[in-house]
Amino acid sequence: MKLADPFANAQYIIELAVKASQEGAGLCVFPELSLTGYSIEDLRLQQILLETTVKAIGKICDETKELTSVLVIGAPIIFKAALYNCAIVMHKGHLLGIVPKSFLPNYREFYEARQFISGQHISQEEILLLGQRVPFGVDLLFTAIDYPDFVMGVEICEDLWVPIPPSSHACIAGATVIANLSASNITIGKAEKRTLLCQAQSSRGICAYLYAAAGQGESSTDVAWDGQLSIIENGQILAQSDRFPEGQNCLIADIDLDILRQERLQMGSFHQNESARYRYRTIEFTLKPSFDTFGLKRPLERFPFVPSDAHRLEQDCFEAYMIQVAALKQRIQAIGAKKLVIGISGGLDSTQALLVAVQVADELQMGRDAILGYTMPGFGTSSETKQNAEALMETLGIQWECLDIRPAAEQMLKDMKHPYAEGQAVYDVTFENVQAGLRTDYLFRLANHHNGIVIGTGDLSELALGWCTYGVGDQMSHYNVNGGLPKTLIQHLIRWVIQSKRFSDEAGDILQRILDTEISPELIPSQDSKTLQSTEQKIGPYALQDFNLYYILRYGLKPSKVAFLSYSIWSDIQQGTWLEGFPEEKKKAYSLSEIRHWLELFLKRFFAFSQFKRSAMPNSPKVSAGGGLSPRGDWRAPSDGNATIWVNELLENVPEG
Ligand SMILES: Nc1ncnc2c1ncn2[C@@H]1O[C@H](COP(=O)(O)OP(=O)(O)OC[C@H]2O[C@@H]([n+]3cccc(C(=O)O)c3)[C@H](O)[C@@H]2O)[C@@H](O)[C@H]1O
Ligand SMILES: Nc1ncnc2c1ncn2[C@@H]1O[C@H](COP(=O)(O)OP(=O)(O)OP(=O)(O)O)[C@@H](O)[C@H]1O
Ligand SMILES: NC(=O)CC[C@H](N)C(=O)O
Repeated sequence: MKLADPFANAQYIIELAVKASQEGAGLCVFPELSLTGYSIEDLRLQQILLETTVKAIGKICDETKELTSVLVIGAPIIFKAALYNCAIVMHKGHLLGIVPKSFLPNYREFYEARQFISGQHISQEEILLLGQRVPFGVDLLFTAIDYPDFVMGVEICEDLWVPIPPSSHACIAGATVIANLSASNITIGKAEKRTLLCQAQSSRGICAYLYAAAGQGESSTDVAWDGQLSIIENGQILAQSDRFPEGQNCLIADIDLDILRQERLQMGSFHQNESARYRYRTIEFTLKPSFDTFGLKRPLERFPFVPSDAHRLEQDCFEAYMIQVAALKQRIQAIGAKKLVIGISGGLDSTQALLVAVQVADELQMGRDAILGYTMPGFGTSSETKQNAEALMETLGIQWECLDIRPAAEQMLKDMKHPYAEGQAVYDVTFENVQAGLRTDYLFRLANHHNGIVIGTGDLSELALGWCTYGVGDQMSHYNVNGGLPKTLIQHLIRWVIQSKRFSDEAGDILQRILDTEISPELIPSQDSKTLQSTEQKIGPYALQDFNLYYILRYGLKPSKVAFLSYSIWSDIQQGTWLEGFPEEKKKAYSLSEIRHWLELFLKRFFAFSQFKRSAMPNSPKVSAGGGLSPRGDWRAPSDGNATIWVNELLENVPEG
């Protein structure tokens, strides 16, 4: 940027606009007064500067006719003999509208009211500029008719710093994207405050917030500039530039307008917050991009329920664990239960439930012998999981027993005249559910017997897929501590418990062995003490199924979009960031056909099959902002639904491979 030299700045703007357009940008936002420089003070009132500025706007229009991007640049503009600090919105050579700044800083190092007039009351006006009649005012929204979710509002620097920024009204009126042209000199700590404001405004407005602050070239007369650029979506930082950069700086990120729309659809209170501030004018344009796709330019989590940022993850793990503990504590205290009864399999879910129960027993000073753990080997139980279960219970100091369910199961199968009882190797769903059912039967009767409650272990991923045995089975309990936790988070929570050394080193070793064991219900007999039944081979990798669950439950996205996002992060092991400490040998990539196949299975199980199991699920605390599946909470749906439109949409729009 060059002070008071509009043509030089027009040239910089054109170069950056071309570059951003080539990278697929649909919108380019430049800093406040980017055509003249912000820090020129009284030079703003010089006639030649103002006339040259208008000509420079004309030059930009002429030289950006072929670009896809909407451009928003800053310039001083005269309207009815008063000077306004404005954002000029242009597209393909046309001036779409001009928005004046509402709130002029005139305190401490700022003196804007010396040259500018506030535009906060200007609406329904037009201005003649470069032979065009251009809408002028703070009542303008810019909508792409070919991308109707792209509705842009504009504000200028200080506008964001007041109690009710103009963008609050714009968002309520429909803006999904807010451009902020800023010239914010830097003082220590200020960058953090700007980010905080942008994050808060984008969260409240459920919008994308594009913040572009002036940098190199602005005057050093008693202040300095850092050129902060931020792209924030509903509170999440999508991209943030280096500060104090050398030369021109450019920041690009994809905004997900689907996610913003879905979020607003869900949050009815957003729409209750009516605003009669302006009668907004909608300026329509056709974006008509000259390109197809440039791939995805936004951060994407492989495990959306498990953040890759180490600090966030630490906090999430602590909160998840404490939510489970707090919920179970409340239930125990309220009903005065004396014992906690749990079936311990040596698998992940019952391990997590046991860790929570131990914490509760400790906090309530019940003594660990208030926890009654039962390991109940059946026909498919491997010696490894049984040993892990027993060792875990022993080292945690709970009261435990081994209760062999095979004689009872054999009796039941015989009474039922099941072919297995006649010596046939028939391992069907009845054979499986007899075992799951008997375990639950024992646990409930033991709870009666010992004045306790049965702690449920089924997790959110299993609830999504209906991967549990209904009623007389692991679907039922007196209180389920895991119903809000997806499998990928449980896996990480156990890793976190090991790392944070909450329990003894010996417990840590056992937990590690449990983590390393293949996930299996172990209901079918194994030939060589090695388990034959792999859950993930049957219902898909939990990594993919939790990804699918997150975008379908939390955002209600279309299957093809979920597949696209999944492919964007899961197709290549090098993409994105893996969780810190994630085992190398478990890092996997999935092909498009695998992603499509497992998503199809997810859709069928989630929409058509499993709701009846959720409709009758026991109480369980919601844990993740990613959503819960309680029929009394986040997810209400018919128990006799079907998956037709979801499956068709997937199969029609996602190629097989
Ligand atoms: N909409 C609906 N409303 C009312 N009832 C409905 C129904 N849809 C099916 N049903 C009935 O429900 C029954 C089927 O459901 P259900 O009895 O639960 O049985 P089902 O879902 O068919 O089988 C349970 C599956 O879960 C697996 N499992 C069980 C336990 C633990 C784990 C684990 O790894 O954690 C896995 C097990 O391997 C098995 O494949 C049938 O009798 C069917 O007729
Ligand atoms: N051998 C077993 N002994 C005691 N309880 C069991 C046994 N097998 C299953 N259960 C009970 O049934 C629940 C569901 O069994 P399942 O094997 O599906 O889960 P898990 O082993 O705890 O965890 P995961 O599903 O992650 O392997 C368990 O959480 C546990 O409470
Ligand atoms: N140009 C402006 O409006 C600057 C004022 C604003 N409070 C800032 O320092 O970022």
